[in-house]
Amino acid sequence: MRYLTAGESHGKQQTTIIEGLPARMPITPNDINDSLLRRQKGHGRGKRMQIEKDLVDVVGGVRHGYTLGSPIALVVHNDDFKHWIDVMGEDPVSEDQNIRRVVTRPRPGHADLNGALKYGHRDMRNILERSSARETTARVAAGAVAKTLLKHLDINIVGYVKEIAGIKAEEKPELSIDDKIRISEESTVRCLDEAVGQQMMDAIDQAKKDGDSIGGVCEVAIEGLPAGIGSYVQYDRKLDGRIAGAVQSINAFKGVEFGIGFEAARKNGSEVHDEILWSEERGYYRRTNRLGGFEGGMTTGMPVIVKGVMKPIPTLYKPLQSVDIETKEPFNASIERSDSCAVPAAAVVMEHVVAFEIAKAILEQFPNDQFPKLKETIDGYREEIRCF
Ligand SMILES: Cc1cc2nc3c(=O)[nH]c(=O)nc-3n(C[C@H](O)[C@H](O)[C@H](O)COP(=O)(O)O)c2cc1C
Ligand SMILES: C=C(O[C@@H]1CC(C(=O)O)=C[C@@H](OP(=O)(O)O)[C@H]1O)C(=O)O
Repeated sequence: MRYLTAGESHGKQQTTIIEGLPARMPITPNDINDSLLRRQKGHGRGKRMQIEKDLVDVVGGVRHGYTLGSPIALVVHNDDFKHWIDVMGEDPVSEDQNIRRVVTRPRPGHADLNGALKYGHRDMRNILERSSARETTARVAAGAVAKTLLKHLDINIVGYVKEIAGIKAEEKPELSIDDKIRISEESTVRCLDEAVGQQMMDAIDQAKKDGDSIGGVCEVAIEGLPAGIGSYVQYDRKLDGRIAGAVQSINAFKGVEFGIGFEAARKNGSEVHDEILWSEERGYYRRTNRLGGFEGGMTTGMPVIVKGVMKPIPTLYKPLQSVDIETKEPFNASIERSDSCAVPAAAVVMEHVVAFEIAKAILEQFPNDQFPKLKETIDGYREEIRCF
């Protein structure tokens, strides 16, 4: 299974095409819309999110509530496009008409300058339109389809916020995955601890007042995955590696950890590795889950726990110095609108990009053109490894 996205931030629409999904899998637009609406919400977002109301138009690959086995095509319209028709239209415009709107002032931390140097665009709007995290709408749409497949296979996945600007939420081992899913849906800051979440929201409000931005850490948990998904036999079949790549590819993400992650460097082996136990009911399982559900690029059958680090948003009301590419003069940028913190929204994006990688690995390992047969195969595999 693979997907591609297309679309500019202030253009007509975001488009997603997914190929490789089996036929006869139940799916409705609501499965996708729930995810899209969750991505839009989250404390710290700017005025753009008040304009957009992301709803999917399923334009291919689904009929009467079931996948057909053909490519799935999804469209989400940009409601903001109506304010940008003269800037984003596809008809050629003269230099005179365009000159007032040309973007020549790159923002430190965004794709503007490197993209201009690479593609030779002297109007950096040609860069920022596509490098904008508006594109994560299309990725979440793809991930929502993958999540639907996982849900039908009894695999649950949820993303939430662990840390914002150094304010950390402690582990909550008493929460079930269903509790986490409910809290992640209801909380506007997506923190599993309400009191810590309030502190995070205060920090976001303060950053906004200061004209600054803040980052944080998102975590994704997956339960219900059988052991042995992924492979050790080639570097590009290691599922933890693929997940890490997908998380790192989210706009503004700067690092990925599984389980105790970087902490492993400071511990002895006896404090890191997860001892193996066996019971009739569970088959093989682990006393602990410090490695976050992966050994040798394959799942261990324990919950997968992955964290992603998001840097603070680069567009700042408090300007940073940069250089105008036309005049070569320094300037201090002033901006019209931006998110001050998108970590709660990014937790939803992360959940969906991870869901896609997992669904893709499952379909690679158990290829099947028909969803009901895939489900039977997975159930059989679960029983096989329980009795192994
Ligand atoms: C959900 C989400 C919302 C974002 N909102 C903004 C924003 O309002 N302004 C901004 O400058 N960057 C925003 N970003 C981050 C930029 O898109 C990102 O920093 C940029 O594409 C450069 O990529 P890099 O940071 O990965 O190097 C957002 C990222 C995400 C995931
Ligand atoms: C539009 C979305 O996020 C945008 C991501 C983004 C950026 O530079 O990455 C900049 C902002 O857009 P604008 O410049 O139009 O205010 C965010 O709102 C979205 O998440 O749907």
